[in-house]
Amino acid sequence: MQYIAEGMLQGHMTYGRAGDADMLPQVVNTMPTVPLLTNGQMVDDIPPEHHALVPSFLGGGGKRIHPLPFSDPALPVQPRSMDPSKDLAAYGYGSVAWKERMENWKQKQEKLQVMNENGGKDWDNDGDGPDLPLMDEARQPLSRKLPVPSSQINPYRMIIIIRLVVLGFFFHYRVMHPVNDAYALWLVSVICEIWFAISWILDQFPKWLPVDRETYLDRLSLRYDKEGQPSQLSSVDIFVSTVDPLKEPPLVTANTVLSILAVDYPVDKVSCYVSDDGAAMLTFEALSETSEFARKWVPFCKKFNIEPRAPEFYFAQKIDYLQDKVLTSFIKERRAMKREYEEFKVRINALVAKAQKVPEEGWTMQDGTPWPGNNVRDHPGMIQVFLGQSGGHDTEGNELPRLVYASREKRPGFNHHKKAGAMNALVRVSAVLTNAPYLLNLDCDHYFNNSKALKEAMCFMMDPLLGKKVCYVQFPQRFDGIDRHDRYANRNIVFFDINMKGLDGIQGPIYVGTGCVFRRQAFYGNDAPKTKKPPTRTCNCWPNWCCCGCCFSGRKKKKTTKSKSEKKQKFRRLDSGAPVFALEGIEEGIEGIESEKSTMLSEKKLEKKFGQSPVFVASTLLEDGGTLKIASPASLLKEAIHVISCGYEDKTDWGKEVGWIYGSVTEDILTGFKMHCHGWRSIYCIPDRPAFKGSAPINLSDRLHQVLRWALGSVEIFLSRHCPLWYGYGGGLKWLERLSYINATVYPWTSIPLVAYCTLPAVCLLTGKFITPELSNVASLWFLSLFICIFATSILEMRWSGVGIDDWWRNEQFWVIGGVSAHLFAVVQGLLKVLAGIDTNFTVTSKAGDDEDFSELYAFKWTTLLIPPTTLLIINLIGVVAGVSNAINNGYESWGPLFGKLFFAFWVIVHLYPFLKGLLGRQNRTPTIIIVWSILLASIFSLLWVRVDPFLAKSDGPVLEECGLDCH
Ligand SMILES: O=c1ccn([C@@H]2O[C@H](COP(=O)(O)OP(=O)(O)O[C@H]3O[C@H](CO)[C@@H](O)[C@H](O)[C@H]3O)[C@@H](O)[C@H]2O)c(=O)[nH]1
Ligand SMILES: [Mn+2]
Repeated sequence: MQYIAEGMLQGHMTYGRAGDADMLPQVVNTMPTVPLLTNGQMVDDIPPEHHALVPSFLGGGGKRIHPLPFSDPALPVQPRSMDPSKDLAAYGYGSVAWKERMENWKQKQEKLQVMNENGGKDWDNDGDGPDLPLMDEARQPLSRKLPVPSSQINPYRMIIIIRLVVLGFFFHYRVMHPVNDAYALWLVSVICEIWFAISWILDQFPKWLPVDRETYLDRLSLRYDKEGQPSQLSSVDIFVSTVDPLKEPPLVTANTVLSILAVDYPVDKVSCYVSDDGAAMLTFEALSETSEFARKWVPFCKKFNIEPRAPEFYFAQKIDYLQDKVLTSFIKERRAMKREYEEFKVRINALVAKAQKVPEEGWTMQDGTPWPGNNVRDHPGMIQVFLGQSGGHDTEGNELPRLVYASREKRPGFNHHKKAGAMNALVRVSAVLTNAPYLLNLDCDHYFNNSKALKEAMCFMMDPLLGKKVCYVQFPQRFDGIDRHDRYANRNIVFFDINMKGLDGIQGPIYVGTGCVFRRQAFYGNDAPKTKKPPTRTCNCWPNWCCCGCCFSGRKKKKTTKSKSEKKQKFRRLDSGAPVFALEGIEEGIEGIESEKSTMLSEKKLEKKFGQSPVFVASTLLEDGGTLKIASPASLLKEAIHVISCGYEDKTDWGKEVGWIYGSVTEDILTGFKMHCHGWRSIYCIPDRPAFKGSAPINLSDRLHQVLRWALGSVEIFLSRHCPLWYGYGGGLKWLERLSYINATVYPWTSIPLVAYCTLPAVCLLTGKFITPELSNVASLWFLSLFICIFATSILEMRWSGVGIDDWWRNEQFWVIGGVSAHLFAVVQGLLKVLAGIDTNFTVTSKAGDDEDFSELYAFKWTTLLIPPTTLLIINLIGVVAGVSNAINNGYESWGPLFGKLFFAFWVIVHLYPFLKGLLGRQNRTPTIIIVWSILLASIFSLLWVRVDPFLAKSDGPVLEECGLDCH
């Protein structure tokens, strides 16, 4: 084991490079420039002027490549000026005349917006109104909303209404015509059908107003990113979450990080924070390697403008060398880079191999001290800054984005709140270190497939007219490495291309956990800005307690009668033309207190809300981001360690009102929901080239477990105080948006009627009874019209969305498969959690490494989740056999009634077909345990029907003759 630890050490020594020292003459530290790993105790030792003294486990001098982050007097992070005139300069034109024109234009825009709002319209009825076409290119809107053509959407809406009406008649018939000799059968089926109808309504109506969007990146650069001038684009802090290096291979994370570092955005405005919830030395070492490789990779990407900028996926694509455009220099450099990447991979894989067996005494760092994260459940917080301004230069001498490793403190007895907790820790660390006004969060497997994705998001966020109300810009999740037929509907196309577009027309897409650019302020529990008013007072002061106070008193004097919502906005921070943020939560309990006291009070309240970190609390008041210049790097790092400590969130609003919201394993839905309740709107952005790509579990068991976790999260929300049925009335949540959140949280419950409904055809076939009485002509008309309507809505939906029939059908199938397995278990587990307090854990989905050929697709893992669908399949198959053989025996007349039942049974079997394929696997072998269990359950059920037969009237003849099992 000592050998392994030393091997690790060796690894580092060998790739320490001599050349780097010459490459980076500008590294001015006199202290050995080694990685700076800090945890609580270490940071205490930093003399403020010699922060480079921080001991590193990589040993002195081994690496000369990680200059310290905050050692340069030209600080990487600079506070944004609060001076309004400076803000104007943000438009990139300095002259006075320009300023005036700009001011005029802004006023005009504001007027226009007020007009729009008075007209009761949504803010994003784009500003290209009648008097605006005169504007020049740079002042035109950065994006445009494209409604679906009315020729496509109107027939769709019409058929929805018709379907609703037909449904009414259908239920009228169903309820009024019970089946006398199989009352229970009829009752169960009608209840199920009513539930299905309700869930259809929940799913359907949020799709009433789908929109597409178009962005204008060229206008964005004209406005904020003119060549030859310092870029005025806003900074972005990018979060990557990882937890288990075995399930989430370091190479996958490395590719994500590389794609971030190479993103097409001003380097000084990008910082990448990696959260390691597994406190794994492997992740840390891999990241260190990655930061090294980035020095070569990033300039290569930028020089040749390649896509995607994750090397694994870039080199996996074929390029056509015969194309005349391909430069010989490019071919040469590409080949060299490919070799470099292969070497990089070898190094990463060597680290992984070494990490397989943990030495008995745990991992040891190079200086002999144990790795602080040896006990995953009990370790201090750790922060390491790789790259960064004063030394993070690439091989061409250009700056690189900051790269920060953070592993929050873990102690037994604390609830860590899984991914949500990890994200909140990063929100605070990044606020202390860089405080960019925007955040992007990515799962460790979701890399930038489109290096312009950040700019796409900025087309919405930085639009002076449209952006202020936007809490986040969500990109669709797209995937690599999924089998061609997408057997288990991993790509979720229907959700991403139909439902989310629909929501975008209402209040915005729901947040799906990754690939989402946020406004930092939206995490601080603030309401969305309401109407825009000219600023009454400007703040240049720092810190802002006083500002809050004076703005507060200023407002208070002017207005005496206030609407309820306005009362909530007592504390305001105003600056040039910026929105007015209400610091919600502060107002409670101090309704009548006058302004003088409020300064002190607000300070207290803010600490109660955000926790005991003056630096963090102060940062929350900086809408435009930026950090304090006066703080020394060492003290900032110390503060960063403080804000990721276990107890930090105690008795604060973190996870309740602030940050990612706790209480559900699908923290994403909950977090987005809260923001929408605060009146924010979100944007769905689908660039032509998919912005991010990730991996998905492609074998049946992993997929079902993923779906189980999602459904469980929804059940948790449904049973919590945040249930969208009851929560957040009177806030800013629009009712159609609410409907879709209700849909997103109640859908697992549909599994109960679904299982019942899938059992019915088998019961019908075995008992010879049916869920309806014999149909009259009128009745059959209603049945038929309903089928036609269902068919027509689907067709029209596919037409406006561009979703193919195969994707649509997969989605239907998986709705049934997931419904009768994962969703059902989720409901049970969710109830257990609420009733018995058994906590649920976050089972991380394994991400495919670099092994291909879909071996995973056929991998079979036994899981209890497989039992219900297998049972349903078997009893329906038995039913079909029984029914048919019965009809053969009973002659011609019995085929008529049989048809309905067979159709019903086929409906179930066809939906479960991908499941059946997954069950059989590649070798066409199903583990005996499944067969045994399922046959057991199926025969128990069949026998039960034969013996008890609750759906048959008691007066009926001998059961055996009817069941069809005992064919004479
Ligand atoms: O304690 C934890 C558990 C998970 N994660 C991270 O959470 C992410 C998502 O996990 P994954 O297993 O890939 O879940 P998926 O089902 O693929 O993820 C979808 O669903 C999740 C909600 O269940 C969202 O959080 C994800 O963003 C979304 O992609 C990964 O980066 C993990 O590293 C942590 O950081 N800490
Ligand atoms: Mn994932």
